[in-house]
Amino acid sequence: MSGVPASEDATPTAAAHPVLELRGITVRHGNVPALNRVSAALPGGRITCVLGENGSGKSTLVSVLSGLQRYDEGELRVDGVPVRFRSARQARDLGIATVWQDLAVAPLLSVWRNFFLGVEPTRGVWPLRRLDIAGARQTTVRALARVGISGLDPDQPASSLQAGERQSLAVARALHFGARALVIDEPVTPMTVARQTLFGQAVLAARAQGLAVVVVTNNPRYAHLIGDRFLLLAHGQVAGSLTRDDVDADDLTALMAGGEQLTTLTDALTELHPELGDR
Ligand SMILES: Nc1ncnc2c1ncn2[C@@H]1O[C@H](COP(=O)(O)OP(=O)(O)OP(=O)(O)O)[C@@H](O)[C@H]1O
Repeated sequence: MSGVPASEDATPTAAAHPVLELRGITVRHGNVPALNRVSAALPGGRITCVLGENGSGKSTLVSVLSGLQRYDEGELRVDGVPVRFRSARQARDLGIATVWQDLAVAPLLSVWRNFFLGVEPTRGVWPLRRLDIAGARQTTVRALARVGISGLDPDQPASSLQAGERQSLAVARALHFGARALVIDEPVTPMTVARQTLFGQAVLAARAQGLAVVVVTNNPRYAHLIGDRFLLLAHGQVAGSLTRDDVDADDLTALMAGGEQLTTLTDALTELHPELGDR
């Protein structure tokens, strides 16, 4: 897998508006803000990695982008147009595809059936309309090839897919059905280097197609390998917004490690001196 990002000039969508934009998004759970006035532009043809330690708000950000989480303040824009999702379906219909951490497939169904789940292609006219199985198989194989997976039998059960392959299947699906943004919550299942490479290929394929790719991770080395831009979250706030030109992998690692140390220090101090937490 190549870790070299496309040059800035190669942006397929150097449009006036980023594909996705957060403006001052705040999400509160009771009095505690999970996200606190978060602003970020997520442009097409770029991989933006969202980094932050546990509890920094990464999952909440994914939920906002995918239409699952309402926000209390702020604005979400798609192509510069303010939107207010009331369901995950609305986000999907606007071309925002999410690859969840614990991505589910229907295990007993074949790979191609999973690919087309809910959108099965048909041939002929009702009442003669029937599932175009040969076409569906062929499309699945082609779509998988686009994200770097070859030699997979479309008839094999989805349960036989490994971590990484499932995620790649989800990316292939998003590309095939015309997604414009891809939001990926880093898989929790440990992947072998080979699977990670495979999934990385799928992510790079999505960038090459001009999608705005958002990868949520707490692995700064992996982020630096694939990312063009880095959004650092700490305590629900943007702690840094950097590009590949600003930082190397060591800088990112140090920033993350620094964040963890700072949190440990903050927690220890506020336990001893509760008044510090009110400032
Ligand atoms: N439904 C909820 N009710 C109350 N508090 C919540 C809820 N969801 C999240 N939080 C809190 O909001 C903050 C941000 O959580 P979030 O899950 O977005 O962080 P994260 O960076 O994704 O963490 P992790 O890496 O552990 O998943 C945390 O302090 C968390 O405890």
